[in-house]
Amino acid sequence: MTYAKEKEVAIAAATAAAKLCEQVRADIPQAIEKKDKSPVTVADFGAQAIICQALAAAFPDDPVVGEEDAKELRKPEMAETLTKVTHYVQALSPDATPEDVTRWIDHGNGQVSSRYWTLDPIDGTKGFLRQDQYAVALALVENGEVKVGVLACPAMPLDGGQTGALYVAVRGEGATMVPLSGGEPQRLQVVMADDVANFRFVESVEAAHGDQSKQNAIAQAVGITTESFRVDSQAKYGIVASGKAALYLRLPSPKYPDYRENIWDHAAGAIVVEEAGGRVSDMYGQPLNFAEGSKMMNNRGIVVSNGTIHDQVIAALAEN
Ligand SMILES: Nc1ncnc2c1ncn2[C@@H]1O[C@H](COP(=O)(O)OS(=O)(=O)O)[C@@H](OP(=O)(O)O)[C@H]1O
Ligand SMILES: [Mg+2]
Repeated sequence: MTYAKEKEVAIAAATAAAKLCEQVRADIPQAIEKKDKSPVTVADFGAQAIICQALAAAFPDDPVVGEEDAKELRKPEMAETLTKVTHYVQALSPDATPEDVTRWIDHGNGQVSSRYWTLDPIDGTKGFLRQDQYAVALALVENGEVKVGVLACPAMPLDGGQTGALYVAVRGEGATMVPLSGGEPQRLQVVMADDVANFRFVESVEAAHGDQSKQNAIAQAVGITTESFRVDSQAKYGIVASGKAALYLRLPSPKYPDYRENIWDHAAGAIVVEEAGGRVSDMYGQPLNFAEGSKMMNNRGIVVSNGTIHDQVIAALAEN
């Protein structure tokens, strides 16, 4: 199976969604608070609508497991917000009505099954609001294995001065980066052990999404002496896949010991790093489980590496 159509549809949908997000960001979006107190914006809803519209048309039988739902948007007090979302969606899909928009968002509330897509329309919403890094993350999973992953990172600085990266991976075919503004795909390769300048580690901007003191201790234990750099969203996976860091650590926050990771926060990034030659596991070295449900109940913490240091990182975690 080559996944040629899946790859093409995913690239087009994520690129369109990234365009919508950048348009919203240029207009300075307001944060809306979700029930779990995390922020959401009209761009999160619009990006999920645009991507689900494309997936429903191309692969009508595939469920989509996405982060957002339209329940709140349908409430009368949210009418103005829904109008705004529809306005941004219409820039890409001129005939879209508010009913279409909520229906497309609903399409993203499917269940994990033997073949499904998982979508984070804006990963790193806090970074998005800060005018910093964020990612549109879309992945196809079959029998628990990620087969296709696309990560659009509109704020990623590129060598040569451009901004905006699209990371793409298909299982067994390698990973590439294409500038979001267009151009030739460049093959991605994780950092080699002798590349001292890039032997760094990345972690979340939000301290509450990890355990920064332990993350630092583990990085030091495997010989990374420079300070971490902090980046929002799955852009961190893109950075490791591009050989600009050797390690991304996300260890359970002492403040939220019961937190479980969402599949859409990792599926697309994980295949991009693996296909660039790296490794991804939980903090015990276990593979990430994309087969059970939207939360990875049996995984704790995330370790993403260039591969050469992976076992050493897992050993250091077992000792600390
Ligand atoms: N307590 C806790 N622990 C770990 N992870 C958490 C936690 N709370 C939230 N989240 C999820 O983190 C997603 C944001 O990713 P990052 O932490 O990499 O980016 S950031 O630093 O928050 O910008 C963010 O994704 P989005 O909601 O899509 O932005 C959340 O799903
Ligand atoms: Mg997310």
